[in-house]
Amino acid sequence: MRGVWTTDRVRAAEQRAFTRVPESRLMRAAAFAVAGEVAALLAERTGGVAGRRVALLVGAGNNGGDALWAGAFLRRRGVAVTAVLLAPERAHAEGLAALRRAGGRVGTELVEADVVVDGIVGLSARGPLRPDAAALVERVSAPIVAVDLPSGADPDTGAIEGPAVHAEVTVTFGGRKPVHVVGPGAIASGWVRVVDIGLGAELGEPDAVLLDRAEVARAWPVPGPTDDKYSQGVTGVAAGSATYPGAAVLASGAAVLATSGLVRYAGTAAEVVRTRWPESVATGSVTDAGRVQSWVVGPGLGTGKAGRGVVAEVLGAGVPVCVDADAITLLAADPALWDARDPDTPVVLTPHDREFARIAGEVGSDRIGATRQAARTLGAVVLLKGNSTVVAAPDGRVLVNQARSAWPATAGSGDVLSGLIGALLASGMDPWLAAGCAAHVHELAAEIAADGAPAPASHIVDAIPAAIRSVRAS
Ligand SMILES: NC(=O)C1=CN([C@@H]2O[C@H](COP(=O)(O)OP(=O)(O)OC[C@H]3O[C@@H](n4cnc5c(N)ncnc54)[C@H](O)[C@@H]3O)[C@@H](O)[C@H]2O)[C@@H](O)CC1
Ligand SMILES: [K+]
Repeated sequence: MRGVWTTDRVRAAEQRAFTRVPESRLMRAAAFAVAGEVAALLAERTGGVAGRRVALLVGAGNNGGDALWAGAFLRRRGVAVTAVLLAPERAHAEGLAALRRAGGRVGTELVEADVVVDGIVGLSARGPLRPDAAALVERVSAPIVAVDLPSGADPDTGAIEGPAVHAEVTVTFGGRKPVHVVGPGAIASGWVRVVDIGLGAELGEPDAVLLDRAEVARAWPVPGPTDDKYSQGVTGVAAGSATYPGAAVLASGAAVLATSGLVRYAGTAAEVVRTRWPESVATGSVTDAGRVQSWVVGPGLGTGKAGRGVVAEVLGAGVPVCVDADAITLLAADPALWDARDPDTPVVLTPHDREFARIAGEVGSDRIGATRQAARTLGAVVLLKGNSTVVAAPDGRVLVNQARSAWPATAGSGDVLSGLIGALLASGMDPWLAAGCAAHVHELAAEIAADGAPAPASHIVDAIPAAIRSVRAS
């Protein structure tokens, strides 16, 4: 798992590192990596490095110092470097001297460049870019390499509440920060390159993790020689209604394709589900469904009395439950329903922002913090949907699944996700990991289904086997 660390943790690691390595050496290591990335981008975009032009946007702190040193290194490769100082009297003195010694130019006006380096602000950034920096950034048309993070994005939340840099590449040090993986900041970061400048060993346990494809592959249940249709777990799907039979088909289909365990559907869309997924066992009610090892409840269920009864029944079944869509709305409107559940029943809630607001208050700008808090308060795994999906467990663990595309954002897509989660829960997987693995495969299936053109949720279901195959081949 790749880690994500908040700025407090990075600062503490820096302090520990300084006892071994002088700060100036760390800065030069950071700057050297930035210079390498700028050179690579120059070569890619212009076919060469020597003789190309680079502008450095330099703020008042060490982030600007990194940019200035990077400029000095680029000079050695024959690049024409101009530093644009936002606060000339406070620019990093050593970095400025190094750039000047190397033959770099220094000014306060933006110049024509093939690549621009954003050293305006780094870990100490608070709030959006100030007007002078914003005016400068607005005039940049060349691709930008951001030092540590795209200036204007909040390092700890990825929130962007005003003008900000939108980088092609971000070079960050030691480990990812929240800005690189969640919120608009993750998009503004562009391609994120992590370089270990000697901080890695000092960082300790991460605040959040990103699941690697290989980890998803290891966790995903596939049948072994002694397995049968029951040993992978039986998933119960309580979804759909006369108005929304499609949700039942999508959630059941996802569960059917996710593992080789059995799927039992319970609800008013039994006929439709049976026709589309003949391998499932479809009945009219949860009571008639028989034994299952997990329930998926909510998609297309409706928020009326019948739906409420279904939610109450599955929450009392003593097996893990994935609670989605209408079931979240029902729980939010009727806390007694939630309070009545057996607190030992593992629950995965899968809200989008509006559903989250109903059950746990407004998400706000700190998506990781809000999800972690909701998981603690509710005593359930909470999966907050978004371009980056955040999954928090009641014990404080957080994982982030970063989407590489926006293709999953289509009607019925959430129904598919809940079916995947349900199937993994039935297999006995840890609910937090189950939600994370399901999010990963869901997103990949959406990408495969789309293949460059919008794809409906039923095609996402159809692409689940290809997504699992691709994950397992990694
Ligand atoms: N401390 C270390 O060990 C290392 C730090 N490094 C660099 O140092 C950076 C952190 O440096 P600093 O703590 O000096 O702080 P920054 O460079 O992040 O910010 C410094 C100054 O920027 C200004 N500022 C804050 N918010 C702003 C905004 N919204 N718009 C415009 N200006 C704003 C403030 O005047 C602040 O003092 C890291 O991001 C990284 O790039 C690297 O050199 C690696 C080593
Ligand atoms: K920056």
